[in-house]
Amino acid sequence: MAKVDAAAVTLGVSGETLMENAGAAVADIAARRWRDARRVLVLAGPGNNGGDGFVAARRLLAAGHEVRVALLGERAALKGDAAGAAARWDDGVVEPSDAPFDWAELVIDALFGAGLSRPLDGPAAALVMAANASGKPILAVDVPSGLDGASGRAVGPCVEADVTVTFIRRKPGHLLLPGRTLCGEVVVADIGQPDGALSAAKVAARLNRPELWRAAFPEPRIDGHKYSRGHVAVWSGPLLATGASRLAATAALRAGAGAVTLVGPRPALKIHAAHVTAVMLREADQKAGWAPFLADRRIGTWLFGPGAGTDEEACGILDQGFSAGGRAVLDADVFTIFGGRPEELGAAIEDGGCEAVLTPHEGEFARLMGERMRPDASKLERALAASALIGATVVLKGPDTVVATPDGCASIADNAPAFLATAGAGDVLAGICAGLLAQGMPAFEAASAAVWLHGEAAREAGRGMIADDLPLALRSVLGRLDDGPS
Ligand SMILES: NC(=O)C1=CN([C@@H]2O[C@H](COP(=O)(O)OP(=O)(O)OC[C@H]3O[C@@H](n4cnc5c(N)ncnc54)[C@H](O)[C@@H]3O)[C@@H](O)[C@H]2O)[C@@H](O)CC1
Ligand SMILES: [K+]
Repeated sequence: MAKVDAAAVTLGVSGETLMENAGAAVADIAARRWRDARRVLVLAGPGNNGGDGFVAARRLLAAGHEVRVALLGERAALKGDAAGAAARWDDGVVEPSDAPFDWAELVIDALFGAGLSRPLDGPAAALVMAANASGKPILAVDVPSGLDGASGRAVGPCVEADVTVTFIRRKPGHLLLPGRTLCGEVVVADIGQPDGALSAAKVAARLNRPELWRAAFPEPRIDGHKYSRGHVAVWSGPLLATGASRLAATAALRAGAGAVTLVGPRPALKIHAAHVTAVMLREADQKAGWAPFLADRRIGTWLFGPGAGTDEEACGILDQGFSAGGRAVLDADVFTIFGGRPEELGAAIEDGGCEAVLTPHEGEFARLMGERMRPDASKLERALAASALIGATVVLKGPDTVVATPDGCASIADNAPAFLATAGAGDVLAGICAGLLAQGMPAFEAASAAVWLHGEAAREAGRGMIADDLPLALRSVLGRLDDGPS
């Protein structure tokens, strides 16, 4: 954002104007969201975030509110645009220790924004803790103070906001946990930045919404047939572990793959046969495994991992997948098989000429990556680093699922309900992803769409849902996708 701000200035919009617009947006949202709040306490910090606070204070006062400003640091020490904004605040300021929380009906947190450079301590930490303890509604400017907007981390004390007003675009920290829960509702305000200013910055990640991938979403063609809509082969778990692969296979079919086949040993197929109808079954020869089946040229996509096991036989089947090439979704037991050996997983994918999507949750990710990640790396950075290292699209699952590609594209999802964290849900996600890949959707778009659809299907199924409910719930989600803007 510093680059965008600098570009805006070069393009003729001054920092002062940007700050005035930022403060105005804060004042406007404060007045609209808390109509009955007459007494507003602004907590202003030593940088430009504090400058936004002074602008908001002046505007709220002019609109008839009673306003007090508690300033962290010396008024004379303010610099640049913040000094200018403070100079246009005609009233005095109070010491942080005298901040009148009891008096206030609304607290505006303008202590620290993008310039936070270390965990809060001393008077800043005390002020943040007092704000949280006050029980008063808090409107945060840009990010709740104490939150790192790039990572979503709060190492020290952090404001717990009800609403956060940020400028121009969301930052990763508004979406990644715990940041998302500390922000409350996030409102994005334009501050009059010129059009060209945004191109000064590299986009770190995009919010996972249909707009991101809708144009690449497969549309069934009237002259198509089931094989032109893609055929997914799913490796079945053994006799007593068939559920996971069956969930994945069913989900792949619901996601629109033309055909899905569960491949595995006969005893396991007998269990599947009692459950599935549209999903096909194919026995894997004890010696030849599923290699002959994958060699069938109509099978472009295979899925391995859910319930697969980690024994020698499972490893052999996985190797056969790599050798077959094509598009692969790798989940669950793959991350145990390649635990601590991500480079070897990358080599296997590359040697096979596969295009792979990996779908680990945090535990599986840690198992796979071993000690390779910087301990302070954000979830976004970790997913991107793993993706680049392995040469595959990585779906790092959780309430803030990140999809990352080796060339640096990323999406962050925020639509999964808490109750989606349930047994088997991950298998369904892997299946949806395979179903979309089989239809030719590019990996980043397919993975991002799968994550979003999965979250929406859970919302659709509602509380009390189990993984078995998700594939069916996809029907209405997909139906709505057809109605919405493309
Ligand atoms: N032109 C711009 O750059 C614009 C910036 N805007 C606002 O400016 C903010 C960024 O301003 P700044 O870059 O000045 O940064 P901040 O205002 O977030 O904070 C920087 C100040 O805090 C101090 N500081 C950092 N971490 C600290 C800690 N842990 N304990 C104590 N002091 C600490 C720094 O020494 C510096 O004085 C944005 O978040 C946004 O609110 C908006 O006004 C829009 C325009
Ligand atoms: K803030």
